[in-house]
Amino acid sequence: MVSFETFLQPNLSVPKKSSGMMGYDVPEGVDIRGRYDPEFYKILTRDALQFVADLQREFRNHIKYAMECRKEAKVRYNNGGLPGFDPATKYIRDGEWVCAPVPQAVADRRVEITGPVARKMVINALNSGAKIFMADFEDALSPSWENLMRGHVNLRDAVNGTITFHDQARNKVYKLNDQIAKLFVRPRGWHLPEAHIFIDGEPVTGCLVDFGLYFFHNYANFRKTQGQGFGPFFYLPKMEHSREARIWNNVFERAEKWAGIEKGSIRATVLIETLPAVFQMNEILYELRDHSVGLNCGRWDYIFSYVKTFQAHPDRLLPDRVLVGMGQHFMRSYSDLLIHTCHKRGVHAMGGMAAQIPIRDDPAANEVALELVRKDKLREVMAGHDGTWAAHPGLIPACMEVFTNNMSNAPNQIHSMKRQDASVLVEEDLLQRPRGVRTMEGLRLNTRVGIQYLAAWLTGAGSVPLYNLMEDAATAEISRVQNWQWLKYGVELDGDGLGVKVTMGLFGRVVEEEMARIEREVGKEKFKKGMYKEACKLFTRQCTAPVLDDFLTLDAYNNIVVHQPIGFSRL
Ligand SMILES: CC(=O)SCCNC(=O)CCNC(=O)[C@H](O)C(C)(C)COP(=O)(O)OP(=O)(O)OC[C@H]1O[C@@H](n2cnc3c(N)ncnc32)[C@H](O)[C@@H]1OP(=O)(O)O
Ligand SMILES: O=CC(=O)O
Ligand SMILES: [Mg+2]
Repeated sequence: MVSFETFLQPNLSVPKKSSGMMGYDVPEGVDIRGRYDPEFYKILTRDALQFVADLQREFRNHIKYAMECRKEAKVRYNNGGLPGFDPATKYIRDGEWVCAPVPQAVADRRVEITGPVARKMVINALNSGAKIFMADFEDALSPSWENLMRGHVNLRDAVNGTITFHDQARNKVYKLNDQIAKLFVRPRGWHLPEAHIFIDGEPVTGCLVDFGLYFFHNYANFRKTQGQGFGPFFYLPKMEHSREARIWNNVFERAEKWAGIEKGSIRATVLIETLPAVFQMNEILYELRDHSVGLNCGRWDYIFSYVKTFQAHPDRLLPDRVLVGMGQHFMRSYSDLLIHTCHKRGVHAMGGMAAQIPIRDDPAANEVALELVRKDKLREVMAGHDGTWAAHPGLIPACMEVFTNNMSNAPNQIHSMKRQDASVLVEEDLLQRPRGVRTMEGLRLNTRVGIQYLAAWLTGAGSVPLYNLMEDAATAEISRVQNWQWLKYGVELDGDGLGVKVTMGLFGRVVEEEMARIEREVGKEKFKKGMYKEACKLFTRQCTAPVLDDFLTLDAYNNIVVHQPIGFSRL
């Protein structure tokens, strides 16, 4: 029987090219519901789709199980439990194993630029002078069908070396320099579906599409031109447990076998950006020991995860977002233990992202921002990190200088900075409550940043400059969950000295006033044309939900799914 939903969302995939109709040539059980485009057709080939479908079929139950385990862990934390080291895997933490040697091609990772997979950004990032470019399908990308598919076209052309871009307005042509950064690709997290591709009647797992299509089209060229026989290289986000790393390891082995390349060719750096994962760093490296090139301090998602993990612990509320920096004991402990763990296992310990970006129209403010970045990078290199992230090409020289001047001409500090002192860090260090005050301005800033970020995301921009800082999905999550937490527990804004409590009434007024401020700041015309009202509705709903949503972007995703020829999918 044909369901009403099917009637609303016609399945447009045309299985046979020979039918003469325009459509994708899909293998059995695969259904493309995204727009047809001749360029996308070259990415969504029958063989590439078969490769993705095989991955989905082999791993979907493992992924579902891992997501169920996340839910179980959440129930434990919500019942008062704390994350901690697992006694069952003590033998891994205490063992004397190391990861496979780091390939020469990625030994030096002093500065890595990150950015979405938009065409001009890809060229600029590869030309930026950074050692690595992390091309992002995750925090920095709004995963619309257009963004994703164009992203794959862009990466294919980048790996081929043929990528160009003509900026018509400025009559400027972009192309690759002779010397370019090495490419890493960050697929989405395990939790996100890709609703434009169905396999056996279900939306496929988003990260298997991101990984699968990129690997399928690029592994051979990449290994020849960039990886010196290794690769492709990946960043893996938002994992909570080593069982999730084991799935990635199995995906890599499956892909290597399919391609007929040696086990250990693919390499990946895992972001430690959830609180539960900090207790699993050895275990994660162990699972990926043939494929690892280190761990990275994904500080923004980590802060988000601290709130999420402790959503039912009113004794662990965050102070203002701007006060939760790397100087907080729990954050410093996380970075120190990550460095110790990585270097003990012979791989890179990467630093994270300072949110400052260049401020073009105010040289004094620009210098202050640059100084903050330098300070953050100095802390990282002195602590023992082997490299760091930059959000903008304008920050690369400063970051490079700090790392180069403090690493004694070596490509990394893996063997020189063991940080044995960090081996004594215990659970209390990693969970210590952040210190600081809560203010009305903190509540206001969360609200206007959260709404403006979502408004951009809904119109296709996954990373944006707001108030001279880089904002992306991870930083916006902090704004959302912090508002939710303050509302849920009716916290007192103790930094203002007025004893004001956060209530629904207060929040409602703040939302109205901040919307008015946004309108003044962006101008009436842009405000009317933009998605600010929709963003406000979504953000407000999430901040006031009785039960905290796991991810801002899961809910928001329903608004950017466009099935052909019309209509929206609701998952
Ligand atoms: C928490 C995390 O996950 S962090 C990692 C994910 N987040 C990111 O990757 C954010 C990356 N950064 C960005 O997206 C951008 O820098 C933004 C949105 C913050 C600011 O971008 P813009 O407003 O375009 O910056 P601005 O106007 O100063 O850009 C100047 C030039 O630098 C380029 N540029 C800026 N950032 C980048 C970047 N990350 N990569 C490549 N090029 C960049 C712009 O394309 C522009 O190029 P052009 O002069 O040829 O036109
Ligand atoms: O992905 C990085 C983060 O800080 O989050
Ligand atoms: Mg992140």
